[in-house]
Amino acid sequence: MDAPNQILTAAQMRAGEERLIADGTSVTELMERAGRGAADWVFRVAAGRKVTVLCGPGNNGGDGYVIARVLAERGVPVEVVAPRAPTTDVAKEARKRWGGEPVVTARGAVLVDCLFGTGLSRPLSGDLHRLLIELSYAHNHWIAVDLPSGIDADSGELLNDVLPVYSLTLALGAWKLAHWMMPAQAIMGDLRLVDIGVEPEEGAAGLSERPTLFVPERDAHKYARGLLAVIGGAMPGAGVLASRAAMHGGAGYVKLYSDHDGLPGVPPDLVVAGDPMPALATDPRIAAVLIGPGLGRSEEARSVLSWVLACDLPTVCDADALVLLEPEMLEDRSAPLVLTPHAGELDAIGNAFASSEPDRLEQVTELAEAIEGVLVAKGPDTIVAAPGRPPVFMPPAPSWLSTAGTGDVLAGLIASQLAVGETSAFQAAQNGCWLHREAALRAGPAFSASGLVAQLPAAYGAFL
Ligand SMILES: NC(=O)C1=CN([C@@H]2O[C@H](COP(=O)(O)OP(=O)(O)OC[C@H]3O[C@@H](n4cnc5c(N)ncnc54)[C@H](OP(=O)(O)O)[C@@H]3O)[C@@H](O)[C@H]2O)[C@H](O)CC1
Ligand SMILES: [K+]
Repeated sequence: MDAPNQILTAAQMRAGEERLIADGTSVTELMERAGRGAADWVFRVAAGRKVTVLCGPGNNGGDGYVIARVLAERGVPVEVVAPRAPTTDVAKEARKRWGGEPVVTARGAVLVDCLFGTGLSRPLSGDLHRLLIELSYAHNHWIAVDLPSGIDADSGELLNDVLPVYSLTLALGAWKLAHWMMPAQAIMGDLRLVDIGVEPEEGAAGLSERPTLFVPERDAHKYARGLLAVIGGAMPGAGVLASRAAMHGGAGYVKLYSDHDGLPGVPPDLVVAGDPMPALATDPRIAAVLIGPGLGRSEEARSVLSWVLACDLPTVCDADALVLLEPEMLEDRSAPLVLTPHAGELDAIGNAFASSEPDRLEQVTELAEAIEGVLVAKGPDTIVAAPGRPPVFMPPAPSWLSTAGTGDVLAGLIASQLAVGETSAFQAAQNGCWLHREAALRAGPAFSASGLVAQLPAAYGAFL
């Protein structure tokens, strides 16, 4: 993972910083780079208006003194509120170089939160929490330096119930997990990275990079682009929806297998067939299978799932298939497998595969190893994990996606990309997520799953 895309734990960040120090960069120099880089952003937001910097006792506070000094040098009116004196040598030095006198409280246009960063180890005490909230009310723009104070850098948990919502968060040196994990992600506002020279860290998680999607060859035909088999079930609408999405996800041919009479909403260009069994077992043109949307949870559904997985084709399992999945069903498989659970389904897989890891990122990474496949832990902070490689976070997508049927659309898109077969299953999963997000951005507010599908051709075009 290249440095601007890597996402570090607080410990990895400290290790990266220590390597820079061992290579001859002083901590003072690192703080100067961080403070100057952050000050550039604050300067632009402030546009000459009054800035208040809230400085804590550690090096996050030290960054604050650098920011205050640089802004003052550039003629910006700035005050510092420092409820705790600096405790580290480098922060003490930064305060000395700033040279001003802190005030008890302040009012202004921009609040710069340098109370705590990666070193926060417990909830903000009553007085500090009150001060942070009071100051947030006394300003109109809220910038968090490195991290909003009051969150856990590694889990993204809010350590205090009520925290300000920021307009901008400036990550120093590298992204931390909390920048991309809920619930912390929701209070970050815009996110910008300040480079201080941190090198790539071995094994670090990363941000998914915007992909370029496949364009059919000049001599392509529908089978060359991938035939996707979608297995219908007890609730046929979900399979139709997933198929409609898949038709716009890259695959040349989508076939829905369903024995329901009068399927709802089947477009004339979607091919519907009956029993999938003979085809899956014998048709070499089938490039991938999607099973789960609307499958149902009956014994019959379980045996269909078991049989489909035994065919050992590249397969996406979603929805009911995730609840019915058992470790034995994956024995003897070697073809790529992608699971797309939401939080509840992720717990169901965790139970089935005897994983009780409480940390979500660890849980997703561990389960990807256990299933020997790709896991797309979908939600407001989607993580894509695969065995033997660091997981990636998808960029946040519109919250309007929290509506029925959008999961079927995502499963259809990932399965379609898997059927195309131009990339690894890990990349196909990310491609599907990118398409899904792009369609949501284009669909505007209050869309339905059908509205999302309508945006897919244009969304695809955004990745060519
Ligand atoms: N890593 C880098 O490359 C750089 C990081 N920079 C900045 O430094 C911070 C991390 O600095 P650190 O000093 O480790 O941590 P903090 O400033 O977040 O705060 C730690 C101090 O706060 C105390 N503490 C922790 N929790 C609380 C609390 N709830 N209430 C009161 N005090 C608290 C803690 O002491 P304890 O022993 O009491 O736990 C520390 O004294 C990073 O985020 C960047 O902003 C540098 O600028 C350079 C590069
Ligand atoms: K902060």
